[in-house]
Amino acid sequence: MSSTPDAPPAPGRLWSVEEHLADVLDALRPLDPIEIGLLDAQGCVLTEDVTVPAALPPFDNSSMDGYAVRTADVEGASEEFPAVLTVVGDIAAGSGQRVEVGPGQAARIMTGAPLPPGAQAVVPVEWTDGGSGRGPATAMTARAAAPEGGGGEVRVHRPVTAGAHVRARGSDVGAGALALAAGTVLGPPQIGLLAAIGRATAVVRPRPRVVVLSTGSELVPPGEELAPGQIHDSNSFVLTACARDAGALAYRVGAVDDDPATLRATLEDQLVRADLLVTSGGVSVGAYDVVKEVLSGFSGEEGSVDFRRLAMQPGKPQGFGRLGLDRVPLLALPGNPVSAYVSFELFVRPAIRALMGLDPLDRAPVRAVLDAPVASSPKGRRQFLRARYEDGTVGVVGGAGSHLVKALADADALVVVPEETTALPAGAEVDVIRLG
Ligand SMILES: Nc1nc2c(c(=O)[nH]1)N[C@H]1C(S)=C(S)[C@@H](COP(=O)(O)OP(=O)(O)OC[C@H]3O[C@@H](n4cnc5c(N)ncnc54)[C@H](O)[C@@H]3O)O[C@H]1N2
Ligand code: MOO
Repeated sequence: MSSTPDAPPAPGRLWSVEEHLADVLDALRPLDPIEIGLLDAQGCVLTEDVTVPAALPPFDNSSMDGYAVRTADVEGASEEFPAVLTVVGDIAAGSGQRVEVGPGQAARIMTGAPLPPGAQAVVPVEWTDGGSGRGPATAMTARAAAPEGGGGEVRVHRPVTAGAHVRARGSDVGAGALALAAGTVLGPPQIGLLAAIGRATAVVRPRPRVVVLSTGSELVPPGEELAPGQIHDSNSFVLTACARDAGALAYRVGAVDDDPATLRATLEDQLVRADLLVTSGGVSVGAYDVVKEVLSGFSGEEGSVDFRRLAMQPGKPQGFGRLGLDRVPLLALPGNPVSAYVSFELFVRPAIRALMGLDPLDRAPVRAVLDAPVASSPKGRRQFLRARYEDGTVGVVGGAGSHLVKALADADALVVVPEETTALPAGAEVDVIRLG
């Protein structure tokens, strides 16, 4: 998937996979940025530089449950000769109340609580008697069970140096520093950082709204009984799931009958909520292939869609164009279930990523060794065989038929058989596209 064609293929000639993909991507621009809530921004590209408004952490705080002390008071302390300090209070995380630690004093302090004035370090509770007078403690007693724990005396069994068990203000990141640069993809840690610095929203390229509609009068939604000649609509489900997986906000429209007026009306209805339309079925040469029939007739303000044949199997018949005044891109995929799926992965996934401002091609093929021969592959068409990949070896599952949804569900990869290759021996090295 590397070369970019200068001009579309001559009429009648098969388009290569690269030519079709380049035609689609050339027509797409990333969506305009919007400001959205952090969790809605997950997986999106940030379009602003975000700076840190206030230091993180915002104050010196304890990294351990223990006692805030003055280092001079615990110098030389040991279990045999503990430093005995007067406990002047409790400091819980979140408490704004500040006790001051004077000479000979300690404050019981919890992880995350602000270091009190006067103290220079924290002694973990395990290095003290926890105020019990009975040797090393393993934990503090819960405040509810022993409210007196914030008073009395504590025996400290080890010395600490200044700053021990203290997380200094700004030690994570300083005020004014760059938190995240424009162009960053917001994964969970980046969303966490934005929240930590107090940002509730981010300016990002939004997820494209992708409307998926399948076509075919034979289609019945899953859950309903089949009459003779009918089948369940699986494409609208797999394509909607694929669109979500690629990062889109996907809307599944139920199957549309093979009726030109219905299809036209449905497309017009759906245009208003779509950044990208995906259809399945109705693009080959049959008498009821209404997607091709209706969309081939579009012109002027309606937009236009070009139908072409690709040098690939499955996925030969494809349509691409733009609809309506807003020129919403539309990819018309073939109806055979495997063809629709493979076409999505090769063309629609990159299109969604391009609209999000992401690198369109995130799945560079890996090289793998075939575990068994491929007996035949159509000359002049790049074949994508369903397969399972493990540790550099790949095995084809099921046949080449583009109706084989069980084998597709068993697969986790596609073996790429080049256009001019008509058979491959076991042990041959092939390109593999890993799925999921
Ligand atoms: N004479 C020719 N016939 C066909 C050619 C050709 O070149 N000459 N190409 C074949 C190829 S390759 C493909 S791929 C298909 C594409 O056909 P369409 O895009 O027009 O798809 P349909 O005819 O609507 O459906 C094909 C097949 O898939 C089933 N289907 C459709 N939609 C769904 C769905 N949502 N869920 C499950 N299954 C679906 C449909 O029932 C058909 O069996 O054309 C070949 N024919
Ligand atoms: O090319 Mo069709 O997409 O083989 O089944």
